Amino acid sequence: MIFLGLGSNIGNRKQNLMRAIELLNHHNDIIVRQISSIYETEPYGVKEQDDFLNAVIVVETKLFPEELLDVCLTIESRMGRTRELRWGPRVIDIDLLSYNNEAMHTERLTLPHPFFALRKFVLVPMAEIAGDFIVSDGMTVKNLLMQCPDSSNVTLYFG
Ligand SMILES: Nc1ncnc2c1ncn2[C@@H]1O[C@H](COP(=O)(O)OP(=O)(O)OP(=O)(O)O)[C@@H](O)[C@H]1O
Ligand SMILES: Nc1nc2c(c(=O)[nH]1)N=C(CO)CN2
Repeated sequence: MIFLGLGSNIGNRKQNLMRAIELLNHHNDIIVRQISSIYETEPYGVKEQDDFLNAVIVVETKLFPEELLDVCLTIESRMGRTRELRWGPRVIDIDLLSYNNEAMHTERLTLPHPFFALRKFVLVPMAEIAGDFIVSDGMTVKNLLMQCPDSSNVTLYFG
């Protein structure tokens, strides 16, 4: 399974997430298979910024990981994202969380995403759609969430 994490904390956050999902699904080589609920989440890392909306989706694609990354980066820039502060505010962020559990490390791409197991804003939506999915060493997404040291607030968003 291929998981993407989406986040936004600038502008119409929900519309930004929906637009990114629509653009991904419109790509000829990508099918969006599952979409989690949207969660409102406290900023992780750099705290002095507005709350995020986050979601996780499952996609099906024959694109290689770096090709999929390129599509994500292109969508980010089409949506007006400029490269700013690391862990700072953004219109849209699309992360490759896991690509069929493959491990790789290049200058441009690390898989699985290096921090996903430490972030509740990723694990809560991921557990909603694939809680029993085994990530590594027999650990499921639910297991990771139970062990996750992140105590920040993650709540379902009804806006
Ligand atoms: N698994 C991955 N998913 C997305 N980008 C990745 C991944 N691994 C490495 N990168 C690289 O990270 C670069 C910077 O990403 P970005 O600006 O979104 O970082 P960030 O969101 O501030 O921090 P973080 O990566 O901790 O979420 C991307 O241009 C990409 O080349
Ligand atoms: N809650 C939350 N915090 C973040 C997020 C995010 O998507 N959600 N993205 C960041 C940049 O990687 C930094 N901090």
